[in-house]
Amino acid sequence: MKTLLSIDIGNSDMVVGLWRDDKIEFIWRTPSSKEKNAEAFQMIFREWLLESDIKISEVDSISLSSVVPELSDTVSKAVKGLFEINPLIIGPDVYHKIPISTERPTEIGSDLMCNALAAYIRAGRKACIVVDFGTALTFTSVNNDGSVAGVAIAPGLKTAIRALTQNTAKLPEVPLEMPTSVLGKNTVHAIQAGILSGYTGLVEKMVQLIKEELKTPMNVYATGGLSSILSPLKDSFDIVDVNLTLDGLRLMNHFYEK
Ligand SMILES: Nc1ncnc2c1ncn2[C@@H]1O[C@H](COP(=O)(O)OP(=O)(O)O)[C@@H](O)[C@H]1O
Ligand SMILES: CC(C)(COP(=O)(O)O)[C@@H](O)C(=O)NCCC(=O)O
Ligand SMILES: [K+]
Repeated sequence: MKTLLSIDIGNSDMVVGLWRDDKIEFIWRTPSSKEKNAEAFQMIFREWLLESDIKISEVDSISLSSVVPELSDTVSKAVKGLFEINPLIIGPDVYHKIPISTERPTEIGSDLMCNALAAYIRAGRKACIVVDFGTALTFTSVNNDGSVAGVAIAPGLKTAIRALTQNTAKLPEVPLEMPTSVLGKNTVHAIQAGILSGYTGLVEKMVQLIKEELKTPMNVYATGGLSSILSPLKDSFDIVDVNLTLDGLRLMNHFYEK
């Protein structure tokens, strides 16, 4: 049995999964705050392991994706020190080992490459789309041959609401709840209608346009912390899996070591 730690540093949270072979056993989450140093991250890892009754020596390998450059070295240093393992840092040096290819390896987020890999394998190496509801709302499309067809990026749900609050005098931050009507009768409902109902349409339209442009059947997968908020979309996705990026990290390690 092999124990792997997969670390996904996103713009909101660092999410860590502990895998035993291909089963995820623990998932931990902490804010991606740039104020934390390596020692602070080590403390967090120690606490997670302690509460889950895992020994440091049980971990065999680590894979790490970061789309927050300020945290990449800090977390890498933290895990090297704590586990005495060199993490596999997901980036262009790894991509030639996996069944996913991309024309601009330095530009695409490593989390999106993890998403693409996990989705492509689940789709039985067929064309697919991953919709990631994170800080950003991203659409990553993969062709039948495993090449990334393209990415679309929009503000994530919380990011869109925050942008409204920050750029207006009178709009409050509202809960991410689907309204029952698009005719808001108060400010909170009006914002919920514009963002949540509006984004439902955005996602449907994007998936439709991608399929029209690529002219091939595509499975559609949803991931990201906010992937279940837009409830009318649940039948639009073949799978909703908040751990898809972590699965991609596990697969990155699998293909790299093969
Ligand atoms: N299990 C969860 N419980 C509560 N909030 C969550 C959970 N997962 C994610 N979120 C929230 O969803 C948002 C997006 O998270 P995530 O997909 O991890 O974004 P990113 O990858 O950009 O860091 C964040 O605001 C996060 O706090
Ligand atoms: C698009 C992203 C901001 C998404 O990050 P997240 O929402 O997961 O925090 C990230 O993948 C990124 O910085 N990408 C680089 C640009 C690109 O992928 O084309
Ligand atoms: K993410």
